[in-house]
Order: sequence, then C-alpha cells, then structure tokens
Amino acid sequence: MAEAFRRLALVGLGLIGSSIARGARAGGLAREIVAIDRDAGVIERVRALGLADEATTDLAAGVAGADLVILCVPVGAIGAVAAEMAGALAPGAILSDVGSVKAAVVAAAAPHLPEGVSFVPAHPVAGTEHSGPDAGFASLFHGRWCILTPPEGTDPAAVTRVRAFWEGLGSVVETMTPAHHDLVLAITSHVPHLIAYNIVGTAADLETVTQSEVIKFSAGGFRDFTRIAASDPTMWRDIFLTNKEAVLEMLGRFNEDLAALARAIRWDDGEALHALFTRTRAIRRGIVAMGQETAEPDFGRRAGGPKAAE
Ligand SMILES: NC(=O)c1ccc[n+]([C@@H]2O[C@H](COP(=O)([O-])OP(=O)(O)OC[C@H]3O[C@@H](n4cnc5c(N)ncnc54)[C@H](O)[C@@H]3O)[C@@H](O)[C@H]2O)c1
Ligand SMILES: O=C(O)C(=O)C[C@]1(C(=O)O)C=C[C@@H](O)C=C1
Repeated sequence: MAEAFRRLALVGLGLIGSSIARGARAGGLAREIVAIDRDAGVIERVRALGLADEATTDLAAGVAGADLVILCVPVGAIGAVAAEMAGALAPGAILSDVGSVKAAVVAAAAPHLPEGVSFVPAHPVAGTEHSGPDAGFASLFHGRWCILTPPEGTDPAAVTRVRAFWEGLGSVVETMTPAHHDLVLAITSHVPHLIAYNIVGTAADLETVTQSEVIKFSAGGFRDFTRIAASDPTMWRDIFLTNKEAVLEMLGRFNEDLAALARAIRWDDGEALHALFTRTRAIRRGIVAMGQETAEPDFGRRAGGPKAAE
C-alpha cells in the first residue's frame, strides 16, 4: 500500500474535492485531511458531512504544513489560488490539481510556485453532471483513468507518490504531456459537452416546439444529452476558454464530418449513412466487449480504457 500523506489539503470541496476526501479517508491515504473552500456554506456542509479533520475558508492557514495540496477549483481559478497560497506552501510539499484542461493550468500555476515545491498536475477522467460536496462519492474514481501531466524536470519521486495516491483512490494512472492531454480530451470530453449544450439549447429555442413538449417527449437520445447539458456552467465555461485551440481544431473536424452527413441525407446516399452507422456501432460494441463503456480513442497509442489495459 502507498505511504500515507501526513496532511492532505483539498482546495475546493465540490464533486471532485469531496470525492477525493471520501476516497482518501476510506483508503487511508492521508493521516489528516483539511478542507478549504472560499464558500462558507460549502465549509458548513463539509463539517456536517464529516468529510475532513479540519475545514476552513482560510487558504493560507489550510495549506500550511500540508505535504500534498490538491486544487479542485474551476480551471479559471487555479492561477489565482496558486498565487494566493504560494507563500504558505511547506518546503518539499507536492502541489497537484484535478483540472479538466492541463496546458493552461500549468501556465497559470507554475510561475507562482516557490523553490522546493513539486508540481504534478492530474486529471481524473471521471465525473457526473452534479456539483458540490453532497454530490461526491468515494468510488467515483474506481476503474477510471487519471492522467498526470508533470512538467519536464519534475521530481520523479513526487510523480510516483501522486501516482500511488490516485491508484489508492482506485484509478488507473497514465502520464502524458499537457498538450497531448488537451487534444485527446477535446474530442472525448469537451466537444461532446459542447454538442450537448448546443442541442439542448436549440431544442429549447424552437418556436414550433414548446418547452413543455421538449420535456414531455424527451426520451432516449435527447434525455442523455440533457444530463450532460446539466453540467456546471462555471466549470465548462472555463474549460472552453482555456482549451480554445484544441476544441476549435476538433470542432472544425466535427463540422466537416457533419456537413458530409447532411450531404448524404440530401442526396439519398443511404450507403454512406449505413456504412458510418455500421462503423460506429462496431466501435461501441468493441468498447462494451472490453468491459469499459467510456474508453478513450487511442490516438496512435493504445485502444481501450483502463479495464482493457489491465
Ligand atoms: N465535474 C466533473 O465531472 C469533473 C471531472 C474531472 C475534473 N473536474 C475538474 O475538477 C475541478 C472541480 O470541479 P467540480 O465538479 O468538483 O466543481 P464543483 O463546482 O462541484 O466544486 C468547485 C468548488 O470550488 C470552490 N471554489 C471555487 N473557486 C474557489 C477559490 N478561488 N478558492 C477556493 N474554493 C473555490 C467552490 O466553492 C466549489 O465548492 C474543475 O477544475 C473541473 O474541471 C471536474
Ligand atoms: O460523466 C460525466 O458526467 C462527465 O461529464 C465526466 C467527464 C467526461 O467528460 O467524461 C467530464 C469532465 C471531466 O473533466 C472528466 C469527466
């Protein structure tokens, strides 16, 4: 079993921060857990739920003496939080985060970090459409990827400890560059969310279909989109604004393929439609056969999700 951290400081006790708190406690991954959130109401809930040994809105006091600090705030807030707490970090501490975008997080946080603090950015590829400390659960990361993107020159011992921490939470850990991470997640997570936000918005705007009809007849496919489109607005605004280039690149490809589909429909090209739908069905069946519903495309690396890789 991984060596437990002495004092784990979690900044931001929403879905992800509170799931880490629950999982770290269940797995004995930290001797002491301190919860820090700028929202006093969240701190109150953390206390009521008994998620941490200490809970505070005071960032500097909370991170003082911690040997692992994990930022679990929206991506757009990470730079400011890193700047505010930098002076309070203990020498030898490891700083990490869980942001859904990595290059922008590294650029925003790294310049503020004092000598002797190792930075090991992480992204657990697991979540739900819910937010806040009540939404978290200890098994959220079980069997799910956690991607580490340590900047060049990061102390390998710090990377090893963060890897062991995430494995202790049940994740399967992989390391890659921030730029590669952002490209992969643009197509597997960010663009799908954009599509969901867009289709639900379009349906809600239709003049010939009233809001109540959208709700009444929503079933199957559309209902799945509404779940994703219920995801946190602040979190997703920040993701799109900080992973702009990769999202626009993938959106460009998506738009081209969508135009080809529209053309096939217009010109009664049933063969083209059938060929694509057959290919996509085989992809889904392959994923299910591997026992991993949420496998990532391999981008020339390897096919399948964590379970397939085991
Ligand atoms: N929700 C998901 O599915 C998911 C999955 C993987 C990673 N992430 C990433 O995890 C991070 C947190 O997401 P979440 O879903 O837990 O969000 P959340 O909205 O549930 O929680 C965020 C918490 O951060 C707090 N916060 C915001 N700004 C702060 C600041 N400046 N100082 C201190 N606390 C602050 C908020 O009060 C809130 O309690 C984001 O960076 C997101 O990209 C989310
Ligand atoms: O399952 C969901 O609800 C999610 O949106 C989780 C999801 C994803 O796209 O898979 C969303 C954002 C995160 O950065 C990681 C995971």
